[in-house]
Amino acid sequence: MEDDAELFYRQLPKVELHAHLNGSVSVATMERLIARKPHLNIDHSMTAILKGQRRTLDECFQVFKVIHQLIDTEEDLLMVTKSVIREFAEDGVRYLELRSTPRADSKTGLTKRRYVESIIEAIRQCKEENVDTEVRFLVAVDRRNGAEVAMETVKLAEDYMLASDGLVVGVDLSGDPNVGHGKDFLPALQKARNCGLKLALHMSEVPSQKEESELLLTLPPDRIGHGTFLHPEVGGSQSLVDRVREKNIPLELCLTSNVKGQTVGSYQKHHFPYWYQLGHPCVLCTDDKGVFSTSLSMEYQLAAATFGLSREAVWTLSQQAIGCSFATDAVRQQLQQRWALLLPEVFPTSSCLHREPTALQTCGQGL
Ligand SMILES: CC(C)=CCNc1ncnc2c1ncn2[C@@H]1O[C@H](COP(=O)(O)O)[C@@H](O)[C@H]1O
Ligand SMILES: [Zn+2]
Repeated sequence: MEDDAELFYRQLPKVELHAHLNGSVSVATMERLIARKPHLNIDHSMTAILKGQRRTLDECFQVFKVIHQLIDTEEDLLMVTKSVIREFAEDGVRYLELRSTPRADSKTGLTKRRYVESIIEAIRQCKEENVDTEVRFLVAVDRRNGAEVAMETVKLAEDYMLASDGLVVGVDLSGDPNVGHGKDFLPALQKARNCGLKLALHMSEVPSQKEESELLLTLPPDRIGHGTFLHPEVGGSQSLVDRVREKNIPLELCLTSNVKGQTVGSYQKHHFPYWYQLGHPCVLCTDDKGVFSTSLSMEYQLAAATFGLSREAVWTLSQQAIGCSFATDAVRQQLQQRWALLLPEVFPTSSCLHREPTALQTCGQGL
């Protein structure tokens, strides 16, 4: 049975800005895929990291290889995207930015264009079926594939930005942070920027990316994924922090992902409080809800429990995420109105409001 806290976090309207499509596939959907492809001999332990388990970053990236084998047709993509969107909506996510790396597969005839089109079609179908969340799509550049593919991917993103009625809004840079160097992707990312695509870049996910982060900040990105090793206490630098703050670049923070992927030693050691205390825009996200067996409600609950956030502070955090999205001003305004309407539902009686400021709130910038 759902307890009061779980209900609060699920009812809380939320914005998800950092979700990799193939990493977000639930166990239930995996079961359907596994049943469709029994010859692959894949079982659940190969597609998700359960509660209490951890893996090295390398092992985590192996998981994606397995998942990609299961999702290799247009039909799979349509089914998977629709299920992921529905699950986020059921978890109270009212605005969702999904990201995914276009893949081609000669065995099934899947092309990168059909890959993107299948995702756009799934978003459209969910809208027609009145699934209660507004969805946008970021086309992902996988660092592993090098500069040339990055440029092709950006061109694809540009085409679909113009041909998707505003559903494609940006480009992501992701993939194994130990592979490749950001400088190789600068021309492609610059091109994306120049044609009006927003940039959400994974940065400083591992300690060795300091120089790369300095370079990527010259673009600058519109949002930063993780930014785990930006600050001086963990080997980053004050100048990196200063630049991120000057440009007010929001951080997408994924607690469970970082702890399970072992780039952060424990929840208490996560960099969320470092940035939150500075009053810097921080958005809680799931990263890969399927792989890391989490949900956005769970991430909010985890952050609140670990860092002593009041329910009011949690509300403000979720509302502030609207302003960090890549939605148009009109959509942001609609979301703000939606939040205002939902406030009495989430806080039915004033006794539910926890008014004493926590240590973090007093340090924070009115959060
Ligand atoms: C392994 C680990 C700790 C993951 C969390 N941190 C991540 N860091 C960088 N890229 C990622 C991460 N999680 C997912 N991705 C990217 O998203 C892809 C899966 O989603 P998709 O196929 O693009 O739809 C992966 O192949 C990888 O390129
Ligand atoms: Zn990510």
